[in-house]
Amino acid sequence: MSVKAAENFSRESLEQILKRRFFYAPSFEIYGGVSGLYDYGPPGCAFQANIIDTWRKHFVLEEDMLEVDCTMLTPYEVFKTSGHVDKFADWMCRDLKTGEIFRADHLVEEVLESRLKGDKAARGQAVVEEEDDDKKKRKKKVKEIKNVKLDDEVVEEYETVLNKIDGYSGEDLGELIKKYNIVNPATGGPLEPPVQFNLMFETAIGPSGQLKGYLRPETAQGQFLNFSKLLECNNERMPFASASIGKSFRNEISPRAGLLRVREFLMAEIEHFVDPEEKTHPRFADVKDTKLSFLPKGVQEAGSNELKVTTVGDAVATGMVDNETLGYFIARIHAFLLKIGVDPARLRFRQHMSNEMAHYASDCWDAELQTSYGWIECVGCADRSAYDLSVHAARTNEKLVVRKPLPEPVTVENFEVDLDKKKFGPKFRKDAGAIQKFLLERTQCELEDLSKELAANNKIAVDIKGVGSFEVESDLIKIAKVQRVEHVREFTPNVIEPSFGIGRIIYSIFEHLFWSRPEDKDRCVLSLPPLVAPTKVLVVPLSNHADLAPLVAKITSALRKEQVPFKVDDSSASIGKRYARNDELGTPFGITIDFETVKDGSVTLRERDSTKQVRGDLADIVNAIKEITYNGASWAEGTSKLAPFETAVEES
Ligand SMILES: Nc1ncnc2c1ncn2[C@@H]1O[C@H](COP(=O)(O)OP(=O)(O)OP(=O)(O)O)[C@@H](O)[C@H]1O
Repeated sequence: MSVKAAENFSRESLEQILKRRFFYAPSFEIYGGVSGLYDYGPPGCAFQANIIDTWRKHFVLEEDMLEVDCTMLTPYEVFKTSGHVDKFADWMCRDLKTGEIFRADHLVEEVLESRLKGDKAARGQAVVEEEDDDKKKRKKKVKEIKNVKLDDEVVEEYETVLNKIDGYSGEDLGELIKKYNIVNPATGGPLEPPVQFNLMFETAIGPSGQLKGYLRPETAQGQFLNFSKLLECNNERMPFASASIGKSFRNEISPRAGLLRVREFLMAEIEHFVDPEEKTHPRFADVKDTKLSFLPKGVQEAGSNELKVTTVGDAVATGMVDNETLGYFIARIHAFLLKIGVDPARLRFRQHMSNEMAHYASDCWDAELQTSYGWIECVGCADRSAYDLSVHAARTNEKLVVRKPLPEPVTVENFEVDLDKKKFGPKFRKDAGAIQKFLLERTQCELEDLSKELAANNKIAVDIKGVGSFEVESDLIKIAKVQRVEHVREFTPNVIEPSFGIGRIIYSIFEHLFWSRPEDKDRCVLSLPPLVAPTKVLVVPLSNHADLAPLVAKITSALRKEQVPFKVDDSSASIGKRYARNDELGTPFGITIDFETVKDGSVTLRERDSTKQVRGDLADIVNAIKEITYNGASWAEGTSKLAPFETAVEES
């Protein structure tokens, strides 16, 4: 299908159509709406369901993943352990006078971008100013946007800051705000230094209010907590992946840009559990020649955004991408995004910079899609190492490990602790359990030190935070090196996590596939791929003549039988108008019923993008639709046995 998007793209007309056709709309609109909350209407719902269906087939089915559906309500302890309670936060700054709150990195970004635009205008260069509803409202009040020419060095400095914007800490942002004299853009008033704001929605579970909980901000934790059961489902075999699709919640400081930053959204996440010593992937050879656009961290840290176009094989071989499994998923994400309509020229994989990446992660790449709002992270793909399973195991004392038989038994020598438990109880009473636990959890290095201390003093000193200080004498404890023959290796798997935000992908696809016909700019088309288009066929009787009605029933029953989603438009509007309405809805095919149909049962099939038509028997037409929609045939392949049809019916 030909796509003429981008060149003459107008966000305003796209947004109008998405609203008019009810792809999605603000929730609680008649109550005034709530920022960052959206409802999907019928075409939006069907589009989302088709994307999810494709995701399941592309990942869960193709890779034998184990899908789980875990609760959104999560107790405090889980997110305390995962680090979300302490660290899942963004930086915000407040205007004390007006009470307005800004997300610090977004504010710096917006102000510097607007100054750069002002500079361009002052230099007489063209500036593209897209208008969305949010922006129009804000712009009325904003004093910041002035056409002021900047020094060349300042322009360069601003561009460097913008390229590194995702990597700044709160302190860095505070300094940038001071350095560039950034104030409340609407009032010119000063701002407080940035402070952290936790993005999780807090709640209480149960009537007592005692059990504190959160609405999950990602689906991942449920998958980690069920690790042992999933490993058992997989017959204890590694590697394997779990997957989950469900709503997540984030109390974003400033929701904006429609579906791109919302407070409740659908995520599809994969946790691929892998042996840390074996991050190769058995199917890497299938994807190694895929050419992708990479934006490596070194390039960004040098203040540039120049892409490196190379194969996934090369990216892994040179160490740019940390390992084969991560490379494999990057290529599979790419294939999935293309399948559902993403424009490959507007997709890049951006590596997290060192100061942006979580401390435990060993590598992280975001699939970013270019939109009129800039490059947007739509899929994160991180190697999270053994972090999640390790912290949950430590907190719960559950062993979240894999036991792998060794090809040859090996002899290992380790320090071991031998406690005389009968004497421990009477000696330490209520503290006995805590002291035993403390001693049994020591690392090999710590045990070596303790064995030396025991040999020298005939006792060891034990300090346990929150419990007390104790002395354990040598009649209660022995620490010595012991040799054992091991037949299995026990390890905590590493996790590679591709994490998809479905709403962001949906909106970006709309932008990538929206265009207007050159002969009439008001005739807009959404070139959604047939596989994911909400409705596949529009059935259009040429007129309301009574002879055509039974044929509509016959055709719709044939489509229903074949489970091809369709809509009938038997309104009195012209054929051209009816097709135009459905071009906006992204419906790829139209079946026209005319008076020839009454005579010989033949119908015409119209293709949305080219408006080409073919004619044939109903059964052949339905077959062509199915081949193109579900089996990946092109229009030419799918309709090769049908006769081309020159229509006298006006398109416009
Ligand atoms: N507020 C949001 N609205 C819509 N989608 C979101 C939102 N936050 C995250 N996502 C989606 O979930 C995916 C995985 O979440 P992740 O935690 O990696 O995002 P993030 O790095 O916090 O995103 P950002 O930096 O843009 O806030 C993202 O790639 C994105 O598609």
